[in-house]
Amino acid sequence: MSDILKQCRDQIDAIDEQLLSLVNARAALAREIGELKGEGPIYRPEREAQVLRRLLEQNKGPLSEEAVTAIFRSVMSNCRALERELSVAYLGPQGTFSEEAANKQFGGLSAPKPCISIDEVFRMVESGNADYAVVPVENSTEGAVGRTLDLLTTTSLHICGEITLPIHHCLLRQKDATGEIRRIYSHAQSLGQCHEWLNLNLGGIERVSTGSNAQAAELAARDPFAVAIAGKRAAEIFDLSILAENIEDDPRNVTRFLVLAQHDVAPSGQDKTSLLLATKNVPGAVFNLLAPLAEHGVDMTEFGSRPSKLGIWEYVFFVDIKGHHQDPHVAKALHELEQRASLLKILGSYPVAVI
Ligand SMILES: C=C(O[C@@H]1C=C(C(=O)O)C=C[C@H]1O)C(=O)O
Repeated sequence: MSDILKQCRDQIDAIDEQLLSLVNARAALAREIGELKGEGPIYRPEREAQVLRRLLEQNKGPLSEEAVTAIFRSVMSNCRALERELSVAYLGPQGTFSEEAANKQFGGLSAPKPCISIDEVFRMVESGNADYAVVPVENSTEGAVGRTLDLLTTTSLHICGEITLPIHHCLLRQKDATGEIRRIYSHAQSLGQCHEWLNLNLGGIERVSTGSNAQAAELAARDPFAVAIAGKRAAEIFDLSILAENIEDDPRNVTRFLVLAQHDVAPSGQDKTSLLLATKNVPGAVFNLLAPLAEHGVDMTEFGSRPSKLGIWEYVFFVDIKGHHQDPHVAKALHELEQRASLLKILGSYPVAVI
């Protein structure tokens, strides 16, 4: 070994010793905080967002922002686990993008609860069988996830976080299969996100929609005439070969997920609030309904509608605004909005996703 290599490794060993005692000192403090919190929630998304934002401001590299957040999310996850283990429900099985999103947000999952449907994910937390739920809410190519929006209208859960996850799809197949391809399995959302690529490369082959991408990979692993569209992680889990990578039509393809819990979240300084609104079906109603937002300088970041299911051509509106419902200008705007709306439900205020 060259002298320089040895010197560098000796320095790394010395730094590792310092890191070890520092992370243990941090963990001891987190455990103490856990005792101070008593019966309150262990997981504080607003505090974790503040920790990450502060570190990103100070980061001088060479580690990237993604690397720094991944490292510190894992550190916080391990500190949190000393307070109490948290269970997280998401759309399974193993290998889904929901699992990846949950992993990203919580810095690893100590008690994962994969569920067979989005309905089941909500139910797990509503019934107290899991602490948190992670559900997809919209994709940049395919738009809203209708089932999640419908369940948000009736749930008692609060949105306590958002996660943005870049989505890259692969075409997967059994490792030794060579014959013709007769079927393409994937979740309907993913088939939509790869629509153009499929028309161009596998046009005319039957597309079969499945409950999740991971389920598609599992089916393809048993069927020599099938391929699946899923992520790289599913290829590893089901031992499939990757025939093509990044087959999504838009390379910026990203899915936004929500974190749901039975508790509310305090302001982090950079928050979003999601609202469910309804109004009478008369000319100018939506314009009038939203006027208090403009009057109090509240930015609207998202506006979507969904059939209300109470009458034909009746809609409810999903609106995201900047700020926390406790911020004074937001509180004023919401108070006025409530006077005008036939329905106002604050779905939750939560920290804006940290990369
Ligand atoms: C230590 C705490 O508990 C948890 C762990 C955190 C951390 O490791 O920094 C931050 C917030 C909480 O999710 C705390 O509330 O400060």
